[in-house]
Parts: sequence; C-alpha cells; structure tokens
Amino acid sequence: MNEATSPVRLLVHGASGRMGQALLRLAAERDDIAIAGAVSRRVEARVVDGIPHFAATELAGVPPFDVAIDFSLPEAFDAITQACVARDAALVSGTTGLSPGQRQALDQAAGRIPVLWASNFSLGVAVLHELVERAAAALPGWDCDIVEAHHTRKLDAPSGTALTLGEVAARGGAQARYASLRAGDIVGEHTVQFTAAGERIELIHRATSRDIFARGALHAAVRLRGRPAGHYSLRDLLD
Ligand SMILES: NC(=O)C1=CN([C@@H]2O[C@H](COP(=O)(O)OP(=O)(O)OC[C@H]3O[C@@H](n4cnc5c(N)ncnc54)[C@H](OP(=O)(O)O)[C@@H]3O)[C@@H](O)[C@H]2O)C=CC1
Ligand SMILES: O=C(O)C1=N[C@H](C(=O)O)C[C@H](O)C1
Repeated sequence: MNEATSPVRLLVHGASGRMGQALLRLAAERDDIAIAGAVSRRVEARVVDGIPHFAATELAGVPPFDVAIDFSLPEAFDAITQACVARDAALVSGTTGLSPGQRQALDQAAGRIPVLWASNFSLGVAVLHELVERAAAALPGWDCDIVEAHHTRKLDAPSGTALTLGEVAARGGAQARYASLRAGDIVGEHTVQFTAAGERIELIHRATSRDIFARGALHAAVRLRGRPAGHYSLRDLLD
C-alpha cells in the first residue's frame, strides 16, 4: 500500500474535549483515516477503543503520525506545533484565542511543514466570508457589527470566527465592532449586521452540531497529507 492509498495516520490533540470527542467518533467511521494516538492534558485510560491515549507531557513519545488535528487551548498549541515540525507531519488546527506570537510561529512552521489553521471549519462560514466581503464593499459608510453567541464553557471572546469575519469585512472596507454572548450549550452563532439610517442587513450562520467542524477538519487532514510545506486554507483543499 503506498502513501496515496494507505489510511492517514492521525494524531488527535485535545482528544478529551468537545471537538476531540467528535473527531474520534467521526474518524472511526472512515477507512481513509487510522487514529495513531489521542493526546489530552491528562489521561485516565491508556487505551480506549483500541486507541492509545497520551498526556500532554508525553507528546514526544507518541507513535508515528502523518497529520495532527489540534482543537485544544492556546497554552497547548506551541507543543503540538513543535511536535509536528519535529516529526515532519502536517498540522490542522482550529484552536482559537492564539496570540500574535503564536500566529507568527505558525507561519514559521509553514516554512517546514504543511499547515492549515482555520477559525471555523464549516462550509457555511466559508460562504459567509464571501457574502460579508461583498456586502462590506457594497455598503461604504454603513455600520458593521459582529455578534457571536457560544456555550458558557467557551474561554475566548470574541470568537475566532468573529475576528476572522472582521478581517474579511475590513478587506471590503468596513471596520467591524464586536459583541459576545455566552449562554447555555449554544454550539456557535455568528451574525454580521450592516446598518444605515432606516435599513439593516443581517447575515447569520448558526451551527447546531460540532460534527460540521469535525468533518471539515478530517477532510482537511486527508487532503493535507503529503503536500509541500506551506500555509493552506480550507478553500485550497475543497474538492
Ligand atoms: N475552528 C473551529 O471550527 C472550531 C474551533 N474550536 C476551538 O477549539 C478549541 C477546543 O474547543 P473545545 O473542544 O470546545 O474545548 P474543550 O475544553 O472541550 O477541550 C480542550 C481540549 O484540550 C485539551 N488540553 C488542554 N490543555 C492541554 C495541554 N496543555 N496539552 C494538551 N491538551 C490540552 C483538554 O484536555 P483535558 O480534558 O485533559 O483538560 C481537552 O482535550 C477552542 O479553542 C475552540 O475555540 C471549537 C470548535 C470549532
Ligand atoms: O469554541 C467553540 O465552541 C467554537 N469556536 C470557534 C470560534 O471561536 O469561532 C468556532 C465555533 O464557533 C465554535
């Protein structure tokens, strides 16, 4: 079996989390992915459903892997980036709340390995980017406000998606303001609102399942394996 036909050996970083659990469940349904290992801050069981689990402190000792998918926390991000560079493996990350220094480190890593970081792995948000840029360019002088709502366990605000939408609006000439709501178990909602005297446009994306993010990340991982070093976007890897 050559690399093109063998399953992608995947390391899931942040495995015990909400996203990590969705990734493990959905990866198990695919025959083009083999889970090489699962990493969390702490481990309670060494092997779960045949998958070896490792604590963050054991990252250097994980089995060989082709791609790591990281949905963890900013404080865990440097270690997985370095581990991917050390193993010459690709990195797919959705961790939000990264510092400017961490974004720079990601750019440096992209000089050595294939890297894809996205604040949102859903197809709907990718399309929302295009709509927001067009609306911002077509509505000079209108107020642009980005309102995001998430579950109460989310640590960063504004959300990574909101900040990216703000960057997209800026490309169209709008300067966005942000508002954040934390309530219940909301998976993730983003409203981009353009307002002028007497009228208003609202562009809304509502995620109701984390599976959409996990599927997007798994899709990216399969398509990133074996590519040259560089910084890739979801668009680069779409079918
Ligand atoms: N880009 C996107 O599409 C999406 C991005 N996200 C982002 O993904 C990240 C994770 O979200 P979510 O799954 O809800 O978070 P959780 O809090 O549910 O999970 C965090 C995970 O990171 C692990 N972790 C914490 N510290 C370390 C460490 N030092 N080393 C290794 N692992 C560590 C935790 O392990 P332990 O349980 O042992 O503490 C846990 O497995 C967030 O930044 C969130 O904003 C979320 C959804 C979609
Ligand atoms: O933490 C989450 O849950 C989410 N985080 C991402 C973000 O910060 O934009 C994506 C999604 O909205 C869910």
